[in-house]
Amino acid sequence: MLLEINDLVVEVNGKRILNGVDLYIGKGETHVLLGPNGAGKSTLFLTILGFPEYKVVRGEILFKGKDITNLNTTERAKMGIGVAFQNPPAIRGVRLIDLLKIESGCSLDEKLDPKIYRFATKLKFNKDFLSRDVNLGFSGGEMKRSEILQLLAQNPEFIMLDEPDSGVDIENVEILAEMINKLLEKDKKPSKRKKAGLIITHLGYILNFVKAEIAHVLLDGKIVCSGCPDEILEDIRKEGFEGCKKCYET
Ligand SMILES: Nc1ncnc2c1ncn2[C@@H]1O[C@H](COP(=O)(O)OP(=O)(O)OP(=O)(O)O)[C@@H](O)[C@H]1O
Repeated sequence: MLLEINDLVVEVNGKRILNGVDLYIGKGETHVLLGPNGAGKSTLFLTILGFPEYKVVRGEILFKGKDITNLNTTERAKMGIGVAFQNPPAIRGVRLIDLLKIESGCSLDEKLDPKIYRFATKLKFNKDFLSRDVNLGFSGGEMKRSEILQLLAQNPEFIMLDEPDSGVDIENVEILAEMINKLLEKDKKPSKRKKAGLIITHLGYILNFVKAEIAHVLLDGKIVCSGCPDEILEDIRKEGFEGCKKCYET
């Protein structure tokens, strides 16, 4: 198992947000996290990343068999956990190219790996763009592509994507999806893949391009249903999350 979460209870500012989450993700798997606004999806991501304001009051998170519940975010990132944020912050004074160098493990006076330049070109970024401050004045689509480029530079084993397709036009979704498939090693046979992913999506559009094996529905901080993404999405489209709630309660 690459990621194992047992009975995770999390509070933010004294408010309970996650209420006993169990989640198991093996190498080669891509999982989807569905749930209404405010269910706790981003909270789960930020807790897996180890953001200090997300207090684990019960349960544990294991990554590659090691208990990481008390590790800080840098240690977790070094172990191979990466994320593309829904709304990443602008970082004035830090150029994207320098962040990419750090994320790919080289020093600022070294040249950026030509492979990362090739990924940047694929994602429609030129050298001038890479010299801009991170996310400062980036369009919504540029921000999403920049997040994926940073993940390609970091090359993590476990990849979390928070709504990678929201606000992205069709042409750019296809480019993003191609790079996400690369990150998740979808070109390899499942048994040969070393990576895994967890994708938050509201409408499931990205799943037309990035195949996922399992979807989970998070309601009020608890996973209430897991199964085939297409089937679960179809039910949600028909009956909304109210349908999930009723199904769970009966
Ligand atoms: N730092 C914080 N301080 C206070 N409340 C917070 C904080 N972070 C999250 N919350 C609350 O936790 C709840 C879950 O938020 P979260 O962002 O995890 O939901 P979500 O499922 O990702 O929602 P969405 O689909 O709208 O992005 C919300 O009620 C939110 O206001």
